[in-house]
Amino acid sequence: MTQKKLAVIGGDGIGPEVVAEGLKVLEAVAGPDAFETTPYDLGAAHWQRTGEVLSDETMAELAAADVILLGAVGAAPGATDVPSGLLERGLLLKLRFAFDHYVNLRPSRLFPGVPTPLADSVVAGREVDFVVVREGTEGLYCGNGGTFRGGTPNEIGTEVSINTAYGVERVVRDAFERATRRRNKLTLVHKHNVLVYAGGLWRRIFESVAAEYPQVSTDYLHVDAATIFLATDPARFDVIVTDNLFGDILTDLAAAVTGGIGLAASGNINPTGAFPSMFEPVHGSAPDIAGQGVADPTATILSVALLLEHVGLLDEAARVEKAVLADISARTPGTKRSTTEVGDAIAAAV
Ligand SMILES: NC(=O)C1=CN([C@@H]2O[C@H](COP(=O)(O)OP(=O)(O)OC[C@H]3O[C@@H](n4cnc5c(N)ncnc54)[C@H](O)[C@@H]3O)[C@@H](O)[C@H]2O)C=CC1
Ligand SMILES: CC(C)CC(=O)C(=O)O
Ligand SMILES: [Mg+2]
Repeated sequence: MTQKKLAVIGGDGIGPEVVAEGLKVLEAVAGPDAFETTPYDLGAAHWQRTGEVLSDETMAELAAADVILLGAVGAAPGATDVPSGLLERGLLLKLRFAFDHYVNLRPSRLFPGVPTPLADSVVAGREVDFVVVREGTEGLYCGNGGTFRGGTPNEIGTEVSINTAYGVERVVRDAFERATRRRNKLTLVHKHNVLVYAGGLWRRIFESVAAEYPQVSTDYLHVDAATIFLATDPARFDVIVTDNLFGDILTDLAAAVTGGIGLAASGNINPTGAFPSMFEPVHGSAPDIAGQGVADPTATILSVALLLEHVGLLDEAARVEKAVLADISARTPGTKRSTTEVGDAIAAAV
């Protein structure tokens, strides 16, 4: 296989810590020459030093990569030295939008032996293994809003969700295709009882595409009810398709019920291949544990497995998954291992 160009953005907080372990496993499984790795120093510290979040020049370099691995960006939720949203919007969402990552793929699987808050009766004898296909380029994350009458008692803040027929149809089609490669079940999650315009568009497109996939059984849940079933009957799900914000929220919940946010992987995919896809853990920069060497790198390592699969290294991807599964099953509840210990163990096992 020809060498792939891999751009690496560690980012903020635990981002660089978990990415280091992801790269360790990548090299262990694929060898030192499979990827030409270029690190990019981006995030809060870079902005503080240079006043720049993401230059056009860096953007052009990233666009020329085959694939991107990202840790996380963003400051502590209460921080005042970095404006809220500066890095999330100016870096992370900029990459997702510019590289047209319209499929934000977030698999969730309850691995054997993993502690879960789910009741025994919910999981006993049932497999929890589903994937959320979250729309990644539209919805409420477009930045379509503003503040009016700022500084007055009558201030108004707006944030308008953008949903295009083009954008909804392509992600819904992707979800149907994925369902056919899995257990042929697809659930649309929205809130069309209240968000009648956006929800109505999603529903109509979903129903019209469904007619082309008679083998896929479909259902619909309002997002509030979906949270109930994620906690009480997650085994009912195979593929879920939903919008950008609902998908963001549902996948943190999905992570929490399937072993925790430290295990949740994701891919921001541009299925056309016109731009590099980007792989990252679902979690953020976790400022509360940054610098302590205790972050779980498993989510990043599983994101590396998704990356390998994306570039066609299927055997390597399967080996990473298998090594993670073995590592997770061998974990003793209550025993803590450092970030590097987990990375070392998985790298040794691949
Ligand atoms: N993709 C990205 O770059 C994302 C960035 N963020 C940003 O990250 C910052 C922190 O956001 P939060 O809302 O606190 O979410 P978060 O996901 O960073 O942390 C939530 C909780 O999960 C824990 N946690 C997260 N990853 C972990 C891991 N690998 N191992 C063990 N524990 C882990 C944290 O310690 C914290 O208690 C914010 O600036 C936010 O905007 C948040 C989500 C995604
Ligand atoms: C930080 C946000 C832009 C996104 C987020 O929380 C996510 O993609 O999971
Ligand atoms: Mg999130």
